[in-house]
Amino acid sequence: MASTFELKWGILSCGWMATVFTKDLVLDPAASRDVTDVKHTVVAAATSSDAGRAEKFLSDCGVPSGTAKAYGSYEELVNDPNVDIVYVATPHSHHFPHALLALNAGKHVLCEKAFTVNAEQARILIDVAKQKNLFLMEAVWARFFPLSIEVRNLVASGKIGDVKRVHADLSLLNDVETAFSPTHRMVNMDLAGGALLDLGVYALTWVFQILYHLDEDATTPKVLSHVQKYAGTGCDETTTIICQFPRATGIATTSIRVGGDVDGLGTAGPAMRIYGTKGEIQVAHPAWKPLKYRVILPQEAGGAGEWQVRNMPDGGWYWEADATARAIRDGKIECETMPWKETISIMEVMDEVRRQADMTYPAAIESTAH
Ligand SMILES: NC(=O)C1=CN([C@@H]2O[C@H](COP(=O)(O)OP(=O)(O)OC[C@H]3O[C@@H](n4cnc5c(N)ncnc54)[C@H](OP(=O)(O)O)[C@@H]3O)[C@@H](O)[C@H]2O)C=CC1
Ligand SMILES: O=C1OC[C@@H](O)[C@H](O)[C@H]1O
Repeated sequence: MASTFELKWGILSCGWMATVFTKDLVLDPAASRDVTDVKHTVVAAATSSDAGRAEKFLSDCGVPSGTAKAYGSYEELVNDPNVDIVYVATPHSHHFPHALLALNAGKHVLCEKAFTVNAEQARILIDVAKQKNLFLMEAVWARFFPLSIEVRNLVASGKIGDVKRVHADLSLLNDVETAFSPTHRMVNMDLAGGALLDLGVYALTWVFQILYHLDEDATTPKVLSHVQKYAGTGCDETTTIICQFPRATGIATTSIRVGGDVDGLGTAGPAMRIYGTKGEIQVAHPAWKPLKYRVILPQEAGGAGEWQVRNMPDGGWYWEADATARAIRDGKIECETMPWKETISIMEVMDEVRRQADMTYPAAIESTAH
């Protein structure tokens, strides 16, 4: 029987996202998802300043007592010789310095979305990973779901003909003024807040994982965009992006003010629509974790298919963790499901949207000094 590859994780920061990701890491891969070739061990976690909070985090996440170190600084975490890979789960504004810290300490890195604040920061991280021969990936979990793979395969099979247009939305109904204090990471410009980097990146993911792959020598699409700003902080609130690829058009929309699924029942219809010359694929809201899709063909070719439901127990972040482990096991420093070129291209699109809207983040977080 083939051996199981073990990947030892260090968790950098102990907030909401770090918690749900770590809870997925401690699940038994065989029992939770029938995976036996890789497994994950959480060997350390750190908060920025309080080892006691890291200790509580480990316990809350179900990491067996005494099996992981708790640190009160990120420096200690990245220098722990037992850690193979560092998972970065701080706000977008801090991904660049924290991923760099881990790479410079010789650790592989899985870094939350949005990968960085701007494309130049992404290029620098990738250059460092290449120089040091270390794995580096943007943690876009939505790409790794079985549902996403099925949809990409259906498109590649020609089932809906040549794809000419993709419309993808991730919009969440909020009374922004009361939902988020001005310091909250969703709206705080010091933390690269706003719809674009937090939610828009998912809409762009659906556009890109279909349209960027229609051409072998894909480059960043031309962009036409419009941004409505949140008066409270100046971040983007409702943003529309038209991406012009050589043979197709992507329309990505996002909002933290209006909703794409207002009643939570799907009444609004699918959040993602992939339009081909022979049919359409619809994928249900939310773009970050859709649980069903269907194919619609003309009546004479079969009409509308049943919704294909792909429920995901627990979080579902384990799929990207498994892909990370397999890549590292196989000596790869880049994962083909979330290639560096595509991360940079999506960052370039978001840079261009901000340029067109005259929207910059504070210089301290746009910085590329390293
Ligand atoms: N893939 C997914 O499904 C999701 C991804 N995310 C991504 O995860 C990241 C973190 O999101 P989330 O967990 O909600 O964020 P939190 O607001 O919970 O913050 C995460 C951690 O970042 C550190 N932090 C918080 N505020 C600041 C600050 N002002 N300055 C410096 N560090 C700070 C803290 O680290 P410490 O504990 O060390 O003090 C905190 O625990 C974001 O990039 C987000 O886009 C978020 C939700 C879902
Ligand atoms: O990635 C995310 O998915 C869930 C959202 O609530 C969150 O804001 C975002 O960061």
